[in-house]
Amino acid sequence: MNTDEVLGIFREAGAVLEGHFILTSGLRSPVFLQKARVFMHADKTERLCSALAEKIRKGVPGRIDYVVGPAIGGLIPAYETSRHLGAPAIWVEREGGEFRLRRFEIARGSRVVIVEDIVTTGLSIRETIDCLRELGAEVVAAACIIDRSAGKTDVGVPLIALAEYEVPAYPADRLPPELAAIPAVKPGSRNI
Ligand SMILES: O=P(O)(O)OC[C@H]1O[C@H](OP(=O)(O)OP(=O)(O)O)[C@H](O)[C@@H]1O
Ligand SMILES: O=C(O)c1cc(=O)[nH]c(=O)[nH]1
Ligand SMILES: [Mg+2]
Repeated sequence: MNTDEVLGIFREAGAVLEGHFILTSGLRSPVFLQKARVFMHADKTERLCSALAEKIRKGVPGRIDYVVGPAIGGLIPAYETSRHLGAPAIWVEREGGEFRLRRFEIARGSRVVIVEDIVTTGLSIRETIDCLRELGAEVVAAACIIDRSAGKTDVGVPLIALAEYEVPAYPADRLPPELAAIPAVKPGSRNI
């Protein structure tokens, strides 16, 4: 599946929003990919995640013990991708602001692949890697449906993106005037 097909699915679902958005990194953007509007459709989610699983299989030699989704956005794509990889899906969720594997135990040395929805700065993936490494897991790769950095983000492990789509994002104190003129909204769950 190529980038146009992935973006086509997002557009068809009404998931490409325009306005003034506060991203999880604190950056501001005129575009927000509201993945929940895609993941509400099982058929669209299956098409995306089966293609992502195929890309992961090609890029990750050897065993995958767990697929890990960072909640909330990573929950559904990690679950659906895990189905196609034949490995169980677990998740990290925030407790006091930090990602933790609250509901599961994994053996040290477990080989895990992180599956995210969207990557902008890679901050959420790096936080997930820190949490998993503290538990002794080996993060063999990270994957996402759309990489908004278009390959510029370095998360310290191979990042397998189903699509790369570069979208502008600005520090809050360096907004272009057209963005500053629109009230900002924060759709994600960090700090809630
Ligand atoms: O690469 P980054 O700069 O970390 O941005 C991408 C992250 O932002 C979103 O999560 P968010 O924290 O907004 O909450 P959500 O998962 O509940 O949507 C998205 O699900 C990714 O996890
Ligand atoms: O960077 C983010 O927080 C982000 C961007 C985006 O387009 N979609 C999303 O869910 N999060
Ligand atoms: Mg998220």
